[in-house]
Amino acid sequence: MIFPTTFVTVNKCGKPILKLLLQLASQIHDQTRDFDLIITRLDDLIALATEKFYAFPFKDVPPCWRILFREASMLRVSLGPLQREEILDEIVKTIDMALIMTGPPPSETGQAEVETLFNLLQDINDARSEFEHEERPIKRQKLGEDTFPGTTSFIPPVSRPVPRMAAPTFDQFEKHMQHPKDTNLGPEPLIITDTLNHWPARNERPWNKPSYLMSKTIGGRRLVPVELGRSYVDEGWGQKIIPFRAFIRQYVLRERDSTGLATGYLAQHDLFGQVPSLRQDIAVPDYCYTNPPPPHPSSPLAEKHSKHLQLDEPLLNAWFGPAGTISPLHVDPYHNILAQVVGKKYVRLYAPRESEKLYARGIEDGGVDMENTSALDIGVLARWDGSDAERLEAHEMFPLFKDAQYMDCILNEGECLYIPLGWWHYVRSLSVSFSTSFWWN
Ligand SMILES: O=C(O)CCC(=O)C(=O)O
Ligand SMILES: [Fe+2]
Repeated sequence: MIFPTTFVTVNKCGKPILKLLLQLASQIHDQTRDFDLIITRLDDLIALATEKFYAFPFKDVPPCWRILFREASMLRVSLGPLQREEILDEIVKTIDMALIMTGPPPSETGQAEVETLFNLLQDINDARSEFEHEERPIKRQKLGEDTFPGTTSFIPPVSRPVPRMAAPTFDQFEKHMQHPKDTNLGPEPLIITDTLNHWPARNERPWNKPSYLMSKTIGGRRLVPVELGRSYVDEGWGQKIIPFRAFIRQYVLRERDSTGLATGYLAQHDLFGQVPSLRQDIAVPDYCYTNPPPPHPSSPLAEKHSKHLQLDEPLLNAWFGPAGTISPLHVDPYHNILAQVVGKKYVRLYAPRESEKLYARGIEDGGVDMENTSALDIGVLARWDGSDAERLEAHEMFPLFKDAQYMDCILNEGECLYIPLGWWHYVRSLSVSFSTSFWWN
């Protein structure tokens, strides 16, 4: 079904395009339709919309082309017989591409339709796996028992540890935020232990098993956006959208044929909006419903934050990747509970009042706003990465950095880190790692 708001938007692509879309939509249920011709025409529309994704920076792609892409893709999948393997691949790919490029359908009915369709595809996949299970029991059993390798990479020393507290109550946590030790500093970071023990993701729905994650993503067919390269500020950094199965095999498990591949990181992605069954494996910590104090005045994002970006509900993101992923030093306009579900990470944190010494990037070539990201490479400055020459050069370029005070920690599996709004953070995974962040304000 096509909604009236869709007409209005798609009309901006041009009347003939809207007319063609409506014609195709009406022919779908017509028994005498020319199946191949409808498919060809829908593919034409999808190709036309796809061109626009390359013609503009992603955020500037006009809504009419995004909506055209989504509607044509949805019609395209509603035509397919769902039983054949390659068709299953193709359908999942088409809808996921539309979801990732254009966001979830705007109406609740639209969202419910997409969810029903994915549930159906999941059932078809599960029925097939059952059959394969009878055919090839050994292989399946082996996969089911595997967990991600526990190997860790180099572990940076911790010099100014973030304090730990075991499962504080809501009131204790609110007190930590509202009444900091140093009132000039505002709330400080805190590691919260023992609150994730009952999450299904750490028990009967284990995120540390590749086979479990595959089973929830239609056999690993669901598409995910992956950041490629050491860190998003490095040259040659890029992004691609690939099936979850390929991401796990090539970038997380680094199975054969993966040598030479860059580090891949499924970073800051609303995986739980996209795959609701994974959302059921976790819970928003109660701490995200406490009332935070107003932002610290020296926070670069304080002003921005107080005017815009008010959230009604916590914002969830998935961060999943191998050892060695790096999120460069940056600051977010939210308070954050970063929950470590699988593996461990090193995190270094700088208070808002250190901002002057951290060299925010500002607006870069091409108008990209990098105000929330530091020009510093903590790995190089701390001697963990790069050469001595690079480190000396960095210290020369950023002379104030040596006086910046920080806190740091190893965030272990099952722990949460509270990152107060305005605190700069650098995050480095030390093993295969799956974290979820909960941003709120
Ligand atoms: O875990 C990471 O790599 C970065 C997490 C982060 O920056 C955040 O949750 O705001
Ligand atoms: Fe962040």
